[in-house]
Amino acid sequence: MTGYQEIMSDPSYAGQIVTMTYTQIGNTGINPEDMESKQPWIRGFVVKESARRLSNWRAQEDLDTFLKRHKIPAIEGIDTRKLVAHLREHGSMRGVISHVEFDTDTLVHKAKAWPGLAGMDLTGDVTCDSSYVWKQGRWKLESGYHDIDPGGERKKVVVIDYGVKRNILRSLVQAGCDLTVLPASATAEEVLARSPDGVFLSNGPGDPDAVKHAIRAIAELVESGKPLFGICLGHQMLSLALGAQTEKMKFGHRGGNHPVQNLANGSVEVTSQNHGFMVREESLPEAIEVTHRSLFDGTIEGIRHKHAPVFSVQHHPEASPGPHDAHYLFKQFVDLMRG
Ligand SMILES: NC(=O)CC[C@H](N)C(=O)O
Repeated sequence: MTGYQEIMSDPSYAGQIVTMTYTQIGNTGINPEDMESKQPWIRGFVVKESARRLSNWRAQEDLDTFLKRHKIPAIEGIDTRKLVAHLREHGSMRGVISHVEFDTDTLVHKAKAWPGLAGMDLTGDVTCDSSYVWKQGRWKLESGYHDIDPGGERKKVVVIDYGVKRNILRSLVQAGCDLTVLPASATAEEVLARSPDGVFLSNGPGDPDAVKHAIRAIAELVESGKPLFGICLGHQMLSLALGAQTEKMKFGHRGGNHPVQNLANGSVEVTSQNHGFMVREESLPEAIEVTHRSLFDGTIEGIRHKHAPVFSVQHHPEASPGPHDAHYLFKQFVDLMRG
């Protein structure tokens, strides 16, 4: 019911049409604080019913106006649960939304002509233009968002922005990091020139295996011995840099209710997820240990290097659609830099 704004503005969704299963979307409207980046990145939006009336004290705009303002095609009146059951059965597939062309054969042809996400590097489309410093911490009911006073012992972290979500930056700041964000094209040399205590590899859109320059840079960063933490695309590209392989899933993991087991202590964390690619377990080199596993389909949700200060997760510990079970991972990164 909530979270649609964070989904639309998550750069990892670039190039994708998103369909929601909750029956009515738009009830809490749109507000500037909930944007996960500067703009929505989805290519299309499918809902059962768009809320005609919004009701939330933070709302400044309704969903319809927001989508029109950003020129994002959307459609309502679709039986979205039936559509999702179809995708679950047959796998995620290309789609088309049209308000000008109504000939089905032509539309199917158009959808098929799209090359698909496999092999696509979209990080260059969504990353920042130049480096910047980020100081904002997590949202508080009394004060909203504000910059955190950098007192106490803080760790210097370079974030490589492959399409970073703002709440990841906020979570790192809150955990005790001073952040410099670099564009996706950053080389290992450029990162190390900032003498960071650690490097964070962000989430992002497209096929991890297509982002060759980043995989190269990450491999060099592992060599350098700096602590590394990766989320989602960052996790996939780190795995590739360590010698593993990735593949496109039949259908991805999306939404805010995925149970993941922490294999170190057996506990189950309810996590947010958004990925359509995954790391192939059979391809993991000896030096890599699986730390987290999906209880839905058994796929890898986290890894760590046995001999280097390097770890990553496939899910989104920064997301807060309810459970905060995985927030501890940001502290774990800071502890790794301290250790
Ligand atoms: N959220 C992400 O970083 C997504 C990673 C990658 N683009 C995938 O779909 O699997």
